[in-house]
Amino acid sequence: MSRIDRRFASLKAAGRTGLIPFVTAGDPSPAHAVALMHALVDAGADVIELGVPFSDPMADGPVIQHASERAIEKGVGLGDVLGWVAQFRQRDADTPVVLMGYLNPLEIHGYERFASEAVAAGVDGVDGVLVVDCPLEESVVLSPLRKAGLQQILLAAPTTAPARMVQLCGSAEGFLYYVSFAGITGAARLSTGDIATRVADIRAKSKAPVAVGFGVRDAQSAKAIAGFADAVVIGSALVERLAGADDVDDITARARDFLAPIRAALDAQ
Ligand SMILES: O=P(O)(O)OC[C@@H](O)[C@@H](O)c1c[nH]c2ccccc12
Repeated sequence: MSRIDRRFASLKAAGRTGLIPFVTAGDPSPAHAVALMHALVDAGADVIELGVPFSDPMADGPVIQHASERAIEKGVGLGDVLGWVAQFRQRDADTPVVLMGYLNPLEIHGYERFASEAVAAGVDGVDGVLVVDCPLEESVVLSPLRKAGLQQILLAAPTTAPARMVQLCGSAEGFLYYVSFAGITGAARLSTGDIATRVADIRAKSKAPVAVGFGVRDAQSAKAIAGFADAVVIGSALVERLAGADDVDDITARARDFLAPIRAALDAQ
């Protein structure tokens, strides 16, 4: 059983909804990237989604785009991100880490090299990858990653056609990420009724846990999703809250203050 599978199994056993915060690696401060990961866990994160900075993040809205730009300006690359996961693993062997990113940086780094470095990063290091621009048909390029034990997190959206949904549901591993609306990250447009229907459809087709993201910004929206999802993902609103902080106490406090009410709302389900 992978670390992601174990985490979702224990959430289920405890009747809890998972909280998956997304941060762009190296933002707001490369020096405190590892401290931020620990702060997310202390504030109740069940899985960490770590974005690999990329210059052309076409699925991302302005908030995450700018976070990526800031990290790139500070020289953050894939090698740094893997190093931070290795450091994180020295103190946290339980929290799954999923790297979110685009194919280009992986291709430049080399898939084989990435795969071996990702798992060498301490006790199994990275657990999964969510490669936004790598459809199932092309995911053969990721086979070195899969061979190294990394799970590929697949994305489904409201625009996913029924036949394709069946395919995605059959191939899902770790968890299936249901994107709540067709668009870019950070937009505030959440229609929970539609999402519930789609998630129920996915559940009928797949054994994988379902995480819902895009447009979740606060305790209220997280709670609305929690009624039918195994986990909620929160990105832009958190990235926005962290922006501009540069001392470690400020970063840690902002992460905690932002996530605490969300964690509490999920636990009050
Ligand atoms: O920012 P939002 O609306 O809270 O959505 C989560 C999201 O940030 C994170 O999961 C993510 C960041 N970039 C992505 C690109 C595609 C899919 C998902 C993502």
